[in-house]
Amino acid sequence: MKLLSAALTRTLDQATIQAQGITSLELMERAATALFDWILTELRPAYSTPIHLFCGPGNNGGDGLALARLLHEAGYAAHVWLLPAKRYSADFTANRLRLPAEVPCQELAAARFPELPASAVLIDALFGTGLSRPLTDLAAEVVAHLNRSPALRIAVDLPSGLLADAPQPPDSPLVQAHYTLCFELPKLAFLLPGHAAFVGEWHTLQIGLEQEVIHNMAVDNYFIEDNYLKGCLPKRPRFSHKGTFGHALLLAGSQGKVGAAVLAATACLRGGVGLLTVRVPQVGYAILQTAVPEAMCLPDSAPDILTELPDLTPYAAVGMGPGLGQQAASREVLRQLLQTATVPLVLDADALNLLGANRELLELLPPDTLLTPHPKEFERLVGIPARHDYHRLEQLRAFVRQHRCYCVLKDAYTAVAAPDGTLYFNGSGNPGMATGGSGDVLTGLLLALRADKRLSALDAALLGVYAHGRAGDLAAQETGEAGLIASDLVRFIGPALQELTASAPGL
Ligand SMILES: NC(=O)C1=CN([C@@H]2O[C@H](COP(=O)(O)OP(=O)(O)OC[C@H]3O[C@@H](n4cnc5c(N)ncnc54)[C@H](O)[C@@H]3O)[C@@H](O)[C@H]2O)[C@@H](O)CC1
Ligand SMILES: Nc1ncnc2c1ncn2[C@@H]1O[C@H](COP(=O)(O)OP(=O)(O)O)[C@@H](O)[C@H]1O
Ligand SMILES: [K+]
Repeated sequence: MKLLSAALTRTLDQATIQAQGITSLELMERAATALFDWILTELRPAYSTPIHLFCGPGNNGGDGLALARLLHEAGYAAHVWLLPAKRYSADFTANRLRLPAEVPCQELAAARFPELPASAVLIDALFGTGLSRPLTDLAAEVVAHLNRSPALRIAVDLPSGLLADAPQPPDSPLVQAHYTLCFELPKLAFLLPGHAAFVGEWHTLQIGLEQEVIHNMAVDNYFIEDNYLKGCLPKRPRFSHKGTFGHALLLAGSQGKVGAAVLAATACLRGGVGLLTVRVPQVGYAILQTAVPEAMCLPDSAPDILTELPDLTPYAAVGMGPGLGQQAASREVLRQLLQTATVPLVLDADALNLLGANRELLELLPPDTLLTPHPKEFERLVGIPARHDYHRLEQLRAFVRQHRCYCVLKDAYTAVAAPDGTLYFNGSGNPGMATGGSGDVLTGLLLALRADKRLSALDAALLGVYAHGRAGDLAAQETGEAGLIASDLVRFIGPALQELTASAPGL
């Protein structure tokens, strides 16, 4: 699904109103009804639970007022608190007038903040996408008051104070929501690590915005949700043979880090590769042949690190990096690989660190190379620390455009960047995957998908990243998050890929 800027969100509202022949007030009613339904089905508050709604002067406040009316009509104990302002939006005013007189409704003032006990539910409808600058004065004091309360905080559309798609000064007042309920599509701000403590758990509520208009909007950020890639992995043809799915070469492992090679190799095999050859130093030979009998092993002549690039002729794709180490001899193997490879490359871990430490090597990256850094590796690659999360995304776009490569920036919402600068944020995965070796598994899986000539570079990257997270979600159902280890991910790659496989026969 697309991630819309605040400006495009407003355009979409207007277009929906026109196309469907409804008023903006009716659209607001849909939004309030969706909030009401979610609160009733997910929170199931008791009729006696005090529900305090904090309403700002714009349409976010209007949503809050309409919700207060619906709650009251259903018998719940709604209390409205208004943030005084010079001007109020028309739909705010309309809903203020529609609020039944029995609903307590007071203006907030510095000396008059309500008691907010743990048993209460707080609805933050102060500001949404119309926020134009950081909150100050009374609004900032209200936010601090809400954040001090032990009660459950639910933000409407956005936690108040948070901009939907742009950075804000550090330490700006922001509501710390437990839940954020937004309309139709998530916001870019929800996917950035620095906002996790404010956004909490987010959900999108459908309010019937015009899909046709969304379809025609040009954006450069997408969110990969559950159904997006279903059927994108071609079914294996009945008469396929191991050559159909490519022969991959993996260059990995060094003294003390042969496990990384084992994890990447098993993930590559579970990713459906036809044949796999692994280049490890001597120290890894017996380990690999024992732990991964399905893979062929081509040991380096050196005892503990990689020093020689094998002949690349037989291979459909090459992966390099897991457990590699950063010795000069291994750097020269990387240089030779970049200079001679004519097939897709997947570079991870120490291959990326070597690129960062020897930036002239970046000029040798063959087009469409796939790099899989975590944020620290990415910082080493670009050489300049990101000032904030949005700056990192700009660095990412600039990097892929400059090097004509694909870059998977790994995080809770991993971003796959395509050479044109489009970003695809991945929604699968869980914190159980924050465990050593998870990245090695991703490298192996991506290597398998890049060796499969039926897939484009972009599809391979998106399928691999999504399936890796999905494998993590399936594994966590069995192991729990804390108990999840990287080899559990490997076990669930098959089921995760199966979910994405086309039902029609492949050719
Ligand atoms: N499709 C959608 O997403 C829908 C959105 N609706 C709601 O409409 C909201 C957007 O409404 P608005 O555009 O009226 O915007 P807001 O309600 O977010 O706020 C705009 C008001 O706040 C003032 N303001 C902005 N920054 C301020 C600051 N730092 N300090 C003090 N005042 C400030 C503005 O002058 C304006 O009066 C959404 O967030 C959502 O809650 C729904 O009503 C209908 C459907
Ligand atoms: N909180 C999280 N939610 C979702 N995915 C996560 C989370 N933490 C880590 N991951 C995923 O786990 C992998 C970790 O990779 P990496 O940091 O390279 O690990 P390692 O170097 O130990 O193999 C990445 O794919 C990342 O997206
Ligand atoms: K809000």
